[in-house]
Amino acid sequence: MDNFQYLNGRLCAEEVPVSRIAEEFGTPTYIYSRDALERAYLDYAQALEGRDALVCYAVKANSNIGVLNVLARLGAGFDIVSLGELERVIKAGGDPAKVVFSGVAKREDEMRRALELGIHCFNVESEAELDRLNKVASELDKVAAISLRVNPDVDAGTHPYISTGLKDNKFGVAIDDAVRIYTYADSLSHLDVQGVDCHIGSQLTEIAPFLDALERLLLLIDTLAEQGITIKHLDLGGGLGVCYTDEVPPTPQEYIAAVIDKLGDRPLKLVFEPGRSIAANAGILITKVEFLKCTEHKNFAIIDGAMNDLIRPALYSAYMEIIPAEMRETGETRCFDLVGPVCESGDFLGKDRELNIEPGDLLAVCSAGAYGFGMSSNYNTRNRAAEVMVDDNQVHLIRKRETIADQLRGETVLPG
Ligand SMILES: Cc1ncc(COP(=O)(O)O)c(C=O)c1O
Ligand SMILES: N[C@@H](CCCC[NH3+])C(=O)O
Repeated sequence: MDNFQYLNGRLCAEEVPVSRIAEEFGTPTYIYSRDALERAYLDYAQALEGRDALVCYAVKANSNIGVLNVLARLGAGFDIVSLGELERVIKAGGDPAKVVFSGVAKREDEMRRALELGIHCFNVESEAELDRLNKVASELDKVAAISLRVNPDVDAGTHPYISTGLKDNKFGVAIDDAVRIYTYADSLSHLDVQGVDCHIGSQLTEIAPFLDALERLLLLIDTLAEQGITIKHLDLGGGLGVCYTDEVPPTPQEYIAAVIDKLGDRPLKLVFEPGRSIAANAGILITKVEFLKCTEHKNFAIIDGAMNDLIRPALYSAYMEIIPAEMRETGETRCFDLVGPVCESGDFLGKDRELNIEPGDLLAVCSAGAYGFGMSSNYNTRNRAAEVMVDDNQVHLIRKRETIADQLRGETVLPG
């Protein structure tokens, strides 16, 4: 969170006090730092300099076109999982030739558009998907570059909801079936087998599971070579964790160095799909304290941000650091649960937090740049938050706060 620091007791996004942003744009609001996004992307790009490689930012982590555009300008590729994400990438000026398409249920129209735009590769997740893609490609008289998402059956050691590399996950094909399925893919006229892909989970804080997966994939690549199937690229997915509390995940440089070390002199193009490690610490969510509700049992700070704005605490019991936008010099520190206006007991952004706060104060939820706005909803018919990007001392609104009219657009009552 280097780009969100206190200056004279006021929390700033780059050079701008967040209280000024709240005044202008209201709350809750997501604030992103352009510099933080750029530096996080460049950590990957620079560690791969001199190699044939592609860093495909995982759009799902934060899909605002302002965010995508910052990365596209640096030459980033993109990992997408839907037609909507593809259209966002194009609108943001991304290069379709640097797009990889993941996801277990790609529709025909999604495949068609991706083929027409000439994306880099489809990460295919099942045999049935191979057939569908082959059919769509043949109808367009095109050949689709593919890799198979292989499930290496390693334990990523992360939250079960965000662990994806075990046998019983819905993603990818089991590594034991991979040779057979690759052989089948190779026999299909409108597919071109290019790569091997895996993604074992998110918020990994150790290198070991990545290397375990890599080892299994390299064995697979060797077996495929013996069968006459040459793999040109290796996509290791995303998954590198960030520090939310006291985790010390490997840096992208450390991670990539370990991967390159294991690869030795194999002539494989490397593809990565980082999401969280690029966007999480490039963003905060600011929210205002509406009321304090203190009893002898419990103190609640009722804030205007809620689970519909940021669902990670409610969904994964994720801990997100929450800090005041301005330090108070007087008053007392008390222990609060920070709860939103949504009618659910699970509507909290933080529990048992020691804070010196009063109604009207602003709070910042840290490391909220990834899986924050993108997972937000209109539950309780709440308008989704505004999003702004700070660039040195400039503040750009990159998504207007939603209005009730926006929400009601498209709805209608029965006739008569
Ligand atoms: C296929 C795929 N690639 C990349 C990512 C991005 O992961 P992360 O945000 O953990 O880097 C995900 C999400 O976990 C994913 O499912
Ligand atoms: N949305 C999750 C991560 C899942 C990643 C999607 N493959 C989170 O907030 O931690």
